[in-house]
Amino acid sequence: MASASTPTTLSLIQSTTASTSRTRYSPSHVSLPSSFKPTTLRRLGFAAADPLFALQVAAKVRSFGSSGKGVRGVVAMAKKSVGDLSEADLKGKKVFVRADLNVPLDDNQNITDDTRIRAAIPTIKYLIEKGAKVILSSHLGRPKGVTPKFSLAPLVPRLSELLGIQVVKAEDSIGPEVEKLVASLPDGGVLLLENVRFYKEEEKNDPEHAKKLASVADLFVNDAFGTAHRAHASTEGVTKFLRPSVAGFLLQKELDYLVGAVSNPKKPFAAIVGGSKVSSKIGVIESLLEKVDYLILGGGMIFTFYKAQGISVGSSLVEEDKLDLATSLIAKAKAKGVSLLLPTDVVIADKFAPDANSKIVPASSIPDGWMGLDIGPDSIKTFNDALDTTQTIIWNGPMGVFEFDKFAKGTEAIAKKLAELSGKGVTTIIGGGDSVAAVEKVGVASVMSHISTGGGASLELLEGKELPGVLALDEAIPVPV
Ligand SMILES: Nc1ncnc2c1ncn2[C@@H]1O[C@H](COP(=O)(O)OP(=O)(O)OP(=O)(O)O)[C@@H](O)[C@H]1O
Ligand SMILES: O=C(O)[C@H](O)COP(=O)(O)O
Repeated sequence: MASASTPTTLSLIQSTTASTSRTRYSPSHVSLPSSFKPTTLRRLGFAAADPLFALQVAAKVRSFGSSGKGVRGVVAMAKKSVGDLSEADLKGKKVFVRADLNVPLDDNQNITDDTRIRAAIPTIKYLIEKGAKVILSSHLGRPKGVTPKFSLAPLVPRLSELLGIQVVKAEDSIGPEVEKLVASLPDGGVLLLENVRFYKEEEKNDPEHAKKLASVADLFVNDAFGTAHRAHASTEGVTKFLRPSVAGFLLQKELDYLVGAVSNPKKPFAAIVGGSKVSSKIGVIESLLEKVDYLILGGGMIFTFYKAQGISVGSSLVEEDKLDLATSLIAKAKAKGVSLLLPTDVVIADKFAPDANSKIVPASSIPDGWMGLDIGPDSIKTFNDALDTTQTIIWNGPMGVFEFDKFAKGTEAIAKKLAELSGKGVTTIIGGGDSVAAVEKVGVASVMSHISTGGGASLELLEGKELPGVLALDEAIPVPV
């Protein structure tokens, strides 16, 4: 039985004015919008079941409209959390935990960034403390069959150190050896399975394979946010065989920020979108345009926007087939009253190299043969002035080729500005991928409100897509207060 606690991770399943019935997520820890009166909830069918439940759900409900008029969305389903499971639920139980321990390793198999391991620790520690037997699984890289360099073995020392116990490592993710090791696992012990992607059946979400993975466990905890956009055997398939299947603490936190804070932000709300190509960010930009007051663009994608406006861009990165799209995004921003800020000056280079000759020019004056590789100082100032007025900021994608020191200033300046504003109480969310690397490079990661551990998963969430690894989890059973 789940312990008596409130639902945490919530998903939206009902929409009264939205044109689609697509499931969306909504967060916990939110205040009740003024539009959510008990009568509203009754009309939507909550109070019919239990008035106390209705009020409890209401306290977790978030409106998707800011006008307060008309309920655009109602949270009606909560995902059960590992925190809802008490010692009585967990002691002596074999818990299959899927984490995303896909960390970078150097040529000597040393971990070069342990962020994802550290992020997985709270859930594992909670299970250890409650006396569960933890069967920990993850993928690493994209191996085709058994590939020694993608073994999870190099992760054991760091995991053991962070957990304060010796983690046992299996040579496989299914089979007799795993069964034997699970049988000898003490309460509070941790067994790390081998890379689940050594079997092709994992990515095919083969039901028989999922059954084998699940066969050694009693229940399932998914904490692999970075892989939650994949319907694989160890993320989605195993939920068909294990009950309860619940969300881990990391998964919850990611949803709370990337869906919660983004869906109902403290205003004004700014999105900063950069990176190489507009094509990879279309969905994110379109989705954020519905919510933000400012949309700040940087990175390689800006040149497609300039060219769409008839500005010559030299040999900068341009996606010729996305010129119409850029024009329509500019029009959409205008129609929605969103301030779309494009850089006014750029740092240009005579070749794509760290030692290229460079100069700063107005964005409208890029000479032939030169390419824009960073935003310029005037743009940094304009962007910073706009950011100074905001209360919530989400950032996805670097402002320039930050891997080359000469062209890293724009990205570093934005990272520093977000760190400064974070210190003043602004909610700052870094949406995964290269922007996280940039924030870490500047050394300000620890002060941000949230740094996502997911690249593709965070992009999909920001686009408003459903994540199969989340959808498959149990709904919370709310307990009347
Ligand atoms: N002006 C530019 N010209 C060419 N490339 C650029 C420019 N500005 C940034 N980039 C490149 O964009 C890349 C990051 O783009 P990407 O779209 O992958 O960003 P991301 O969303 O942060 O990362 P991920 O895809 O891992 O989530 C960086 O390698 C950077 O060098
Ligand atoms: O690094 C990631 O984004 C996740 O671990 C998912 O990896 P994948 O893109 O290989 O599925």
